[in-house]
Amino acid sequence: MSDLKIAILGAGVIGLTTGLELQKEIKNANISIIADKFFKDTTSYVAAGIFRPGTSFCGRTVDITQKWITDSYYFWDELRLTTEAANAGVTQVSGYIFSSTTPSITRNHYIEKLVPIYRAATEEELQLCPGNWKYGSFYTTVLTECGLYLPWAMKQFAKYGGKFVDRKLESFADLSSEYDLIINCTGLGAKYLCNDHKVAPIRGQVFKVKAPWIKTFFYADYDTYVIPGFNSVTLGGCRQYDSYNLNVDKYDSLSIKERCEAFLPSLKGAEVVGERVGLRPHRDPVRIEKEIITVNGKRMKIVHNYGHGGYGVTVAPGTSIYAAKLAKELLMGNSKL
Ligand SMILES: Cc1cc2nc3c(=O)[nH]c(=O)nc-3n(C[C@H](O)[C@H](O)[C@H](O)COP(=O)(O)OP(=O)(O)OC[C@H]3O[C@@H](n4cnc5c(N)ncnc54)[C@H](O)[C@@H]3O)c2cc1C
Repeated sequence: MSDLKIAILGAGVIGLTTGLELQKEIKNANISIIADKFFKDTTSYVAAGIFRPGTSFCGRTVDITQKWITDSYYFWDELRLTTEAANAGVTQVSGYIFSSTTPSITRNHYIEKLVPIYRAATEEELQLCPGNWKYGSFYTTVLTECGLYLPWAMKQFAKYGGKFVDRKLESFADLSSEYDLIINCTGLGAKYLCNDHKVAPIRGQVFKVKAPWIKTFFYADYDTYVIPGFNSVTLGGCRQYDSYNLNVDKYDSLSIKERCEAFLPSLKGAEVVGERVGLRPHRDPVRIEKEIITVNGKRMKIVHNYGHGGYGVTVAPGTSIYAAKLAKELLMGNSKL
């Protein structure tokens, strides 16, 4: 080990994936992940984990955004083909997106040439579920279940010498003299840590049910979705901008249940194994960039990697690869590297 010290702030899917990428990019550094919430207490744990970048997701340019998405897809798909896939919670899934009103639902310029199958739904397929479905697409993609991926990534990070610190930071000044570089993967926490008013929560709520007969994912109008995972099926959902409510809302529960069961009647009576709420850390554009700040007369090197909104699991690898490269650039010239 060199005496180069790096802190990654955040232990959600972004912080952990950045940790793994940084271990590949910068050998022999002392890397710690510092966070006040781990595993089940993170937003990442709530995600259904489907690889589906929204067409509104964006970085600074279309080209860089497409690169992050492409790198991410290959990262997940390659992991899926290893013997670690089940431990890491990565699998392949296929399914439908239907809409009664929105023709553009059939296209997703980010992934239609990336995933193995992406096509318009046939007339017959539009009749699969009750409802007046006029438009739709069918595609095959990957799914990463964070209930499995987060502990797997923590174990991998520790295996290669990474350390974890349970600590809440009030400001970057808390760390100023301890680390050569900080990577900020604090999601919604960046709103306060960076005083960044572009960051806002988009609240989501889901059911987890036992319904092993559901093998295909479905999306429909009003943020309705049914997504089979490893141990349960996720039923959603909602997108409530600027809501900080982390409690299960009974009216959301009723609405989600009614919409999902109307869409897929076979879900009626499925055993409910949990209800979860998460605040998607939205920022337009997502912030992945270098910054050097001065704190108490000392220069601090920071790479920001936050604001992935509803697509953090999807793009965690690509954005983390990019953040790790920026970290290396910032450390160029550091004699400890
Ligand atoms: C209902 C729902 C469904 C979703 N489904 C999908 C999906 O299917 N596909 C997809 O790609 N995405 C999905 N998402 C989005 C995804 O969950 C997020 O984009 C992702 O979890 C963001 O990860 P993160 O690591 O940035 O944030 P988090 O998981 O919230 O982690 C933030 C970390 O930063 C730490 N932190 C913050 N502030 C501080 C501080 N001051 N001091 C110390 N530590 C701090 C926290 O403790 C935590 O460890 C969904 C989200 C929700 C809510």
